[in-house]
Amino acid sequence: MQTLIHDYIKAILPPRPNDSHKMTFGNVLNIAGSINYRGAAYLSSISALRVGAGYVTLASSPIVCDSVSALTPNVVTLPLLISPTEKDHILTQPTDLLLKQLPSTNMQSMDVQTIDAKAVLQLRDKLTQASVISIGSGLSLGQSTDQLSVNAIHNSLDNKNHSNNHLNSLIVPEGNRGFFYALLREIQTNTNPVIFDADALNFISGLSHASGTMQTPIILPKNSIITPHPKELSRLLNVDVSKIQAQRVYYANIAAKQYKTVVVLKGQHTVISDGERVFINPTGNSALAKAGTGDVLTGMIAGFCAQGASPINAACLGVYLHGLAGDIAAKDLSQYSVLASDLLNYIPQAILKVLTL
Ligand SMILES: NC(=O)C1=CN([C@@H]2O[C@H](COP(=O)(O)OP(=O)(O)OC[C@H]3O[C@@H](n4cnc5c(N)ncnc54)[C@H](O)[C@@H]3O)[C@@H](O)[C@H]2O)[C@@H](O)CC1
Ligand SMILES: Nc1ncnc2c1ncn2[C@@H]1O[C@H](COP(=O)(O)OP(=O)(O)O)[C@@H](O)[C@H]1O
Repeated sequence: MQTLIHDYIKAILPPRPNDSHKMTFGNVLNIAGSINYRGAAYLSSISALRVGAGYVTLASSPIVCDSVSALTPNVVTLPLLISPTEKDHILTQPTDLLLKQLPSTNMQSMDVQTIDAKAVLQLRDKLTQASVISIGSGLSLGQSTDQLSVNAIHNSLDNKNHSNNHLNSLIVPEGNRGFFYALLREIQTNTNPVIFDADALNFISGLSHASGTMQTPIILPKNSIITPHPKELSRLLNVDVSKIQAQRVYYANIAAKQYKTVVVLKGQHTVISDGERVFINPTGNSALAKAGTGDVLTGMIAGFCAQGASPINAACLGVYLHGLAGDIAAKDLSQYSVLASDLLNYIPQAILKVLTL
């Protein structure tokens, strides 16, 4: 077990050769955001650029892509195919008509701009060409309770040869879940790094439980990273949060071995494990306990992967510098007042601090 230190982080920072162009520093495919979580798509995309990625493409529903484009000119967007639903139709009606319908309309279930499972076909080339894929920040997966047979998704895709047959018999709810399931199948044999965050992790937990295969969980792509907070790890391992918090290193290791992945168990003193090596992060403070900071972290890890860092090194770089950015930001703004979006502006100072010490 090793505590991360400045010198180590400096040593593993990816080089920045002069003889370079944007693709030298990799392209991130960020599949993130949904109608209520557009901020997550923004934060996870910009943070990847802030740590040095050459190119970031945000793939999401058209409304998320439009919102992010309105906020920044720096992110390339790829609007994905959406499933037309009656609920979408409701929202496009004139307000007075909508109000008349409200008594019979469940606002909670308004599932607008759900990404269609066939959007995976739109992404197929990009999924193999990207230097790194990040999936899940704000990609809401729990909006619909409709049921959809996985075979229906399977049949709607063309006849790519898929492994992992036990996934075929599962029933998964519709909504972005259908899209995510199709995506997971598509990337199973990928060798470029894939980072799973937030709702992607909750979906993977659901699959593991549904298939009754907690001992032989679903197969993640070879070079994957998962970034659970304690509650998300609790769902993945089916272990109480209190137990996880009492033995953070132990459970991060268990998850790394079980899912054959690099695990970033977030929280004070984030634990990073690949099942053999374990790193503990000393940076960060309560300023980071604010909505959206996890999305910033995912983007930072993706940005370092894009520049060629190994998954474990990218995780160490992202976690350490994310915490350091929070420490510097708190000195200027107080631990009370730092916003996730402020953190983006303190990443440069964190990198400079590591470079100059
Ligand atoms: N601006 C945005 O668009 C934001 C989008 N976000 C996205 O929102 C989605 C859902 O995030 P939510 O925050 O609603 O759901 P979470 O899964 O983060 O939280 C759900 C439950 O987990 C518990 N929990 C969270 N962190 C914990 C910890 N460290 N220890 C113990 N229990 C913990 C919470 O108390 C809550 O009961 C994610 O996809 C995320 O990426 C959030 O990051 C917030 C900001
Ligand atoms: N008290 C704390 N000290 C240090 N880091 C913290 C603290 N609270 C939260 N963090 C960090 O902030 C981030 C929160 O991520 P997450 O829980 O996914 O939030 P969100 O989903 O709102 O973005 C993680 O990187 C976590 O390690």
